[in-house]
Amino acid sequence: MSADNSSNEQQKQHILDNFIAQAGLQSIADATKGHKTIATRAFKRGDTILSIHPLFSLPVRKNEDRDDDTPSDQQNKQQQETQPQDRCTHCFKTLPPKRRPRCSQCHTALYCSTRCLTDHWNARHYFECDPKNAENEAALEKAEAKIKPVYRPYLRMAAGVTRVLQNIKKQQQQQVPEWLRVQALAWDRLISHRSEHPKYLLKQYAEIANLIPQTPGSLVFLDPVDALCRFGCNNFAAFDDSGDQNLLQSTGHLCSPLVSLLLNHACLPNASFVYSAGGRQVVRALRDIAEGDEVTLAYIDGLKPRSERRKTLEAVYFFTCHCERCELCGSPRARMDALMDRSPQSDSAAHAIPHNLPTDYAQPPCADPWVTEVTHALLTLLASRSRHTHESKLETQMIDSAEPLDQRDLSFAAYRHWLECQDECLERISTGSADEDAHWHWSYVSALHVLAFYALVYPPFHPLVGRQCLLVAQLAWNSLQGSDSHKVNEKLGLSEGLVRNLAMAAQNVLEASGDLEEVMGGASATEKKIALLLSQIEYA
Ligand SMILES: C[S@@+](CC[C@H](N)C(=O)[O-])C[C@H]1O[C@@H](n2cnc3c(N)ncnc32)[C@H](O)[C@@H]1O
Repeated sequence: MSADNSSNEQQKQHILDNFIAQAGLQSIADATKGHKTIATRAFKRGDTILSIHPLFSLPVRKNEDRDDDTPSDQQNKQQQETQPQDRCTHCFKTLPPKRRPRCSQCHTALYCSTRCLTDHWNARHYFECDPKNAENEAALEKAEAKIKPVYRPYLRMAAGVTRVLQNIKKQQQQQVPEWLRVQALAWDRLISHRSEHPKYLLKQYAEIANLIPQTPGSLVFLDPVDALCRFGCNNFAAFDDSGDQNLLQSTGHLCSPLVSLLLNHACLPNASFVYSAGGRQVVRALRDIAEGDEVTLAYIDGLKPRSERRKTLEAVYFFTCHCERCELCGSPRARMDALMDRSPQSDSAAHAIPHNLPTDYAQPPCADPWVTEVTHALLTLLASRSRHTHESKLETQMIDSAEPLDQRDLSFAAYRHWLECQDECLERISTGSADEDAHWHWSYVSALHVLAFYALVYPPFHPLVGRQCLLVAQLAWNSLQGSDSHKVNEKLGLSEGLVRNLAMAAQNVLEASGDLEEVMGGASATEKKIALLLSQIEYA
């Protein structure tokens, strides 16, 4: 490396280090993880650690999760059809059927409101917008139709990130905002794990890479396969905490290299992020973090059993997790993992399932009194946690004592049961075929079980808890509405558990997103009713 290059590199590293230091963080080399980030000051639970706009983001489109290997003719036909954008480019909420403001420069970015259009422009769209984008959009759609839906976001991300990086290069340095420069510098430093990728995936990426020249701005990516590998193991899924219908599905893709570069994974992380209404990725402390502690995020759903977590982390992020939770052996936490483990080799799983567990879902699970009892106990626990309580009694007991808790075992079984039924259940919820009273009711009960588990694993303001609370509240609302809409308030008054759920939903949504009104802005009439109810409930 020439002296010039080396001093240039040092200068870039200096900019990056300074930005990170301002956040109270330091990135240091680590023998197994590459780098890790430690806190240089203490953070209180709930504190914002980082708040930054992503380098580029994309709302999800329908069918993007489809990865069929041998599609039928019908599926093949559907796969070929690219899906129109149906979520706001900025906040990822579902677009309203009419009045969808469009960027007047590129004519392709669609928004749910003029406010989102303005906010997006002011925050970063002016940097990624390309007046030639209408032509490029057509090229992208043509290219997209040739690849599996699951890889389409990669192509769009590649095109979008390329555009931003090119525009940064064209500008005078001082015209590029600091956060954007930092995101671009972090992009250069992202790990790609290219040599560890399986052949089939590299082949897929090579096919996508061949399509990139047909799409805008291919010049910056001298090595597009490497860039696609980086997307694969560094991107974030943004989840909906807005009250939209698909509460358990991701609503957008975020390319936010700084956050990727800084935060390693842990199965019981001390930080989490939300994609906030202002279009920022906001990382917050989930627990008190002491000076010198490593700051971590969960890359995957921490409720999954250890075997599934490891499988996903190895397949997508190319490492075997040895975090504290994965390593604890014989502890109640490990026992919890074993109980939730659905692999046939797990002998502890077999005896954890009580024989009276309902196996036929046509039977509402709440017909079993123990299910209701356990759920109630856990929800009481969740409700009793205040913002300032570090950990619940039960959670502490679980971690500290080797004493088995009967109730817990039962509810693990209920969770396992829910896992087995969740696809069917979610399909009913999302397709609206849960409109019969009974369906809403047992969808509600099932969602309660999941909530109970989230309550054990996550602190109350974790976005996953918030989302699940809201889902529970919506299902409860639908279930009540279906039965007797005139007496809803009376029923709410009678059903303490439900009032608690609603209160928790409000509290969680507020804590995760700040402003209920804003969160509920694009919501349906039913959701607005829920929001109204939520705002009237006094928290215990
Ligand atoms: C998003 S990057 C995080 C930044 C990365 N540590 C670096 O130095 O560039 C994700 C990669 O970090 C490494 N990593 C993250 N968490 C880890 C963990 N708990 N144990 C081992 N490696 C980890 C893996 O290589 C993973 O693919």
